[in-house]
Amino acid sequence: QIPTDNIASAIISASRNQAAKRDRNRQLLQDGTDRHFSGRSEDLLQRFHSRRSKSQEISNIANHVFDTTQHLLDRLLHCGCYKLPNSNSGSRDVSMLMIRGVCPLPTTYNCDPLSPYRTIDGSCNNLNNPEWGKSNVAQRRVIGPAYEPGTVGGPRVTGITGKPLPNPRTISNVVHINRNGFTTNLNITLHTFQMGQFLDHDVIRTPTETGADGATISCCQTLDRPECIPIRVPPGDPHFPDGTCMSVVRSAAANPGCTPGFRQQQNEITSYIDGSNVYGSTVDELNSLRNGEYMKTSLGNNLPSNLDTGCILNHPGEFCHHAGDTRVNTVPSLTSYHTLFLNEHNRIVNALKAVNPSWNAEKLFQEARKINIAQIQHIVYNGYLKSFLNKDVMATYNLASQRTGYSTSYDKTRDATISNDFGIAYRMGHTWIPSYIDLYSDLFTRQTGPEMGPFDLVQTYNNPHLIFLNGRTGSQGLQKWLTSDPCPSTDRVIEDSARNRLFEDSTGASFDLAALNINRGRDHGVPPYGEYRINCGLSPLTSSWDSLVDQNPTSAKLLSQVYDDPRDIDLFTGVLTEKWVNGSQVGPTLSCILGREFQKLKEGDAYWYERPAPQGFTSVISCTTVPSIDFTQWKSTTQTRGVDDLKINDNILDNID
Ligand code: HEM
Ligand SMILES: [Ca+2]
Repeated sequence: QIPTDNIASAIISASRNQAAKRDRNRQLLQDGTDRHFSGRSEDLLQRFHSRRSKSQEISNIANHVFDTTQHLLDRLLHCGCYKLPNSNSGSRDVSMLMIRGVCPLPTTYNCDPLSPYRTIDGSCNNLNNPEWGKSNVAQRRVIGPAYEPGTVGGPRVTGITGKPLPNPRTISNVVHINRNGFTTNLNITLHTFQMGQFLDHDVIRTPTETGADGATISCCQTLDRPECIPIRVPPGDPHFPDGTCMSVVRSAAANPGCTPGFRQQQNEITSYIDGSNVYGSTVDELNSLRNGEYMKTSLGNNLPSNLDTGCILNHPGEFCHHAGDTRVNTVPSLTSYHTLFLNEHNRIVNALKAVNPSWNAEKLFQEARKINIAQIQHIVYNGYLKSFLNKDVMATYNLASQRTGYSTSYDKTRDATISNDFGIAYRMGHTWIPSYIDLYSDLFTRQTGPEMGPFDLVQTYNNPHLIFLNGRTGSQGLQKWLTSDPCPSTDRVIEDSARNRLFEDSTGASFDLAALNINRGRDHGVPPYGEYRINCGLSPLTSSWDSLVDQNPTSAKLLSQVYDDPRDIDLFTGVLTEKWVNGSQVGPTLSCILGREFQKLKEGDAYWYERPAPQGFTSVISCTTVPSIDFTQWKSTTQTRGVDDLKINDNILDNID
């Protein structure tokens, strides 16, 4: 038991620190170090992560608790009288003191157990634990965090042998660089890429810290700022000039129990696959998007406008789009996916209206939303996941949809709250990001002429121009492109469009997405790759490079060039260097991490579309599964479509044994 006066003085010291931090942030905004959005690449990254003031509120409270914990740790750890609990469910005594001084009272929920419709914020899906899977709660952890030893939330900087961990950009330059030209995977279309990101934006959005008055925090000018985790570019970089630095802000903190414990991160959106990227994750968001039974549109059945999103507008009459997820403008092909499911909602409303003329707007809206979400879930589990997971993985984790009848797999003990490790590992989809983007004709062919593409993907980040082309039918052209062209192969390579030029601005400043992923894993205290191998029942890594049994020799060699010890390999880099499991396009650790997360998102969802209640769809009598693709035919048609700038290559790099 920690002495009460120790706790009280720790809380007071932490309050002083927090107040000083707020004052300093105000000062940094005034002196121009931190700045409001002006289209710089660092502004775009900050906007990508967060727009909600609620997240900063949660983070301020959590930071206060962590600061208090760090004081206690510094004072008491050396005497052995206090050990940090592995999860944030520490001693109630401490928690009560915290609540008095710092933490808000817990929210109470009045759940309606008979409601046939999901709540918008995901609460009350699990009646015993109404906050599971809800928006604005902490992410879960499969394995306890791995922060720098002796800290409650300091990013790992020291490797297992005591030497500093390699710089994320160095790892990216050695392991994730494209040395072999653009290789595509003839087995899957670009829909896997775009559905993958769209799905990601339904289940996780981790906010970052914001400066005073929501300003972008500048992380390269000031040293040792607690909100910062910059990536300093090593000398002699192939793309970034010497002395440059990527300004990366830490993810906003969370502390679910408001008790001493390690730093956690938040999820701003609902974890459930519930179309929150279409409908929003708060009632206010929904209200801004909905018009009676319909979802609001703009001219040409496009998404409504959002004057506050902060994207790049170079043409008169164009605007950024507004949708249930704030990242909608990241790339136009993602925007087109949002547009697709928005129009699907409105199409279903019209169809329901025709057969149920007595239904009011609320009933029409909710029923259409329910059907739209069911379709999204069906596409994910009956099509999307099958495009890269093999039959065994689909079976092991009970992922495939039923052929007939209802599913009985709901398990109320499964917490569908998104996991922190999944948020890092599922970035494997960044391997699918192409280097170009295009609008295809109604015949699914490349079009020629002015403003006809292919376009450099980099020019389209956060820029909605393509949506407005051809009389505002850009979304349709993009969908036809996604249907026609092959996806970059699932491997360790991240195209330069994202690895060198992510969110490039007019000054040429940009980010490296692979380095960001590695850096973010350390920011979140996500343990290294080897820990997940053990957790997944795979062979452990040792100090010997021979223990890398799931990497082929080329990948193992590259890893050994940057890491001092295999046990230091970061999760993102580890999973993307694995050889594919037979019949799938991911390795064993990724199969395990993705398999169990998608199982949780299915079996932990009371409103899962195949369940008889509470929403009650009619039982399936017989369902046609997705037919397999005739690759021979598809390959030849692709090649006659003039995709001549692609190097079609089905001997996919190193992930094949
Ligand atoms: C052009 C396409 C894409 C762009 C520009 C993009 C960009 C980004 C950026 C900037 C981040 C945050 C990086 C950081 O600061 O930590 C991120 C996170 C993430 N991305 Fe992507 N991404 C794309 C496609 C995808 C795809 C295809 C997938 C999956 C199939 C994916 C999955 C994720 C996940 C899971 C996260 C973490 C989300 C969170 O925790 O908030 N992304 N992406
Ligand atoms: Ca969701």
